[in-house]
Amino acid sequence: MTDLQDTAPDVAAEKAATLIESLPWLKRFRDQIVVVKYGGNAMISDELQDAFAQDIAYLRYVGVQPVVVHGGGPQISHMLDRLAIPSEFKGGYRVTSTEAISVVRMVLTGHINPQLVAKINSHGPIATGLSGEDAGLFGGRRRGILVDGEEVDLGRVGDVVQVDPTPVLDHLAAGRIPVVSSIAPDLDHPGQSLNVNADAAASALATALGAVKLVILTDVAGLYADWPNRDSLVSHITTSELAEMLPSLESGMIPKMRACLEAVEGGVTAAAIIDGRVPHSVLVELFTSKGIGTEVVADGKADAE
Ligand SMILES: Nc1ncnc2c1ncn2[C@@H]1O[C@H](COP(=O)(O)OP(=O)(O)O)[C@@H](O)[C@H]1O
Ligand SMILES: CC(=O)N[C@@H](CCC(=O)OP(=O)(O)O)C(=O)O
Repeated sequence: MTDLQDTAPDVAAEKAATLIESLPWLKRFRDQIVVVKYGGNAMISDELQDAFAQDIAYLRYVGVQPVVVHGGGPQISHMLDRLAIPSEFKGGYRVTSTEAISVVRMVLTGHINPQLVAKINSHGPIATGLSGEDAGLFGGRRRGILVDGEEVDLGRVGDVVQVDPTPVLDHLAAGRIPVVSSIAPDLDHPGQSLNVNADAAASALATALGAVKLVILTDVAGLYADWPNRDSLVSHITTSELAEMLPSLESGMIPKMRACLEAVEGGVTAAAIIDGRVPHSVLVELFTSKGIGTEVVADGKADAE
C-alpha cells in the first residue's frame, strides 16, 4: 500500500474522480448481462490479451455478468496458410471447405478459447470455455450470399438460427464467465459443424440472453460514415439511421453493423463498436460517461440510459 502522506492531494483527487465517474455505470450494469465480442484483430499481442482478460475479470468482480464470444479470423487464416489449405472471403464471410472447417474449429475451440479462459482465470477461478456446439447452445443453418445477383455457395458457413441460452445461464448462475467460440452444429446435417461469423454469433447470443449491452471489439475506432475519411467517426447512431446506412457499407463492417442492428432490434439496450487495439477499451466504454467508439441505440433513445 502507498502511504497516504506520499500521495499529493491533486493526484488523489484525479484518481478519485475517475473512480467516481464510474459510479452511475456500476449501478447501471450491476447484475446485468453484458456480451463482449472479442475479434481476432484485437488479440494480436499478449499485452492486449492480458488487458482484455483484466477487464473481463474486473467486470465480474464488480458484479456485472460478462459473457465473451470470440472470433479469430486472422489466426484461422494463418493456420490455413501453414497447412496450405486455400481460403478466401466473399462478402465478409470465409468460404469454408470440409477440410477448412476442421481447422476453423481447431483454432477457435481448440486454441483461442482455452487461451482466453486461462488468461481470465489467472485472476481467479471464474471463466469457463464453451463452444456453440456445447449442450445445444447454437443451432445453425447453411447460408449462401448473393454476388452480382448470383447465389454463391460458401460451403460450411452458416447463420445461428436457434439459441438455447441455458448452458450460458447455468454458468452465470454459478458465478462463472462463459467464453464462447463461434462454431454451430448444422441443424440440417447432424454431426456437421458450421463456421459462423463471430459478430453474428455474439448478436444472437446477446439477444437470447436479454443482455443490456453488446460490445464488439475491432481494429478501428468505430464506424466511419464516410470510410476511410477519419473525420467521419460516428459516435452515436439509431437503428433506423443504421438500417439506411447498411447497404452502403464495405465488407468488414457489414456483418458487424448488421449484428449491432439485429441485437438492438431484438431488445438489447445498446450495442457498441470499440477499438480493441486500445488496451482496456472495454472498461473505458462501459464505465466512463462518454464511452468510446460508436454506440447503436433504438430510435427515440438519446442514449442507452
Ligand atoms: N465504414 C467503415 N467504418 C469503419 N471501418 C470500415 C468501414 N468500412 C470498412 N471498414 C473496414 O472494416 C474493418 C473491420 O472489419 P473486420 O476486418 O472484419 O474486423 P474484425 O476482424 O474485428 O471482425 C476495418 O479495419 C476497416 O478496414
Ligand atoms: C464465416 C466466417 O467468416 N467466419 C469467421 C469466424 C471467425 C471470426 O468471425 O473472427 P473475427 O471476429 O476475428 O473476424 C472466419 O472464418 O474468419
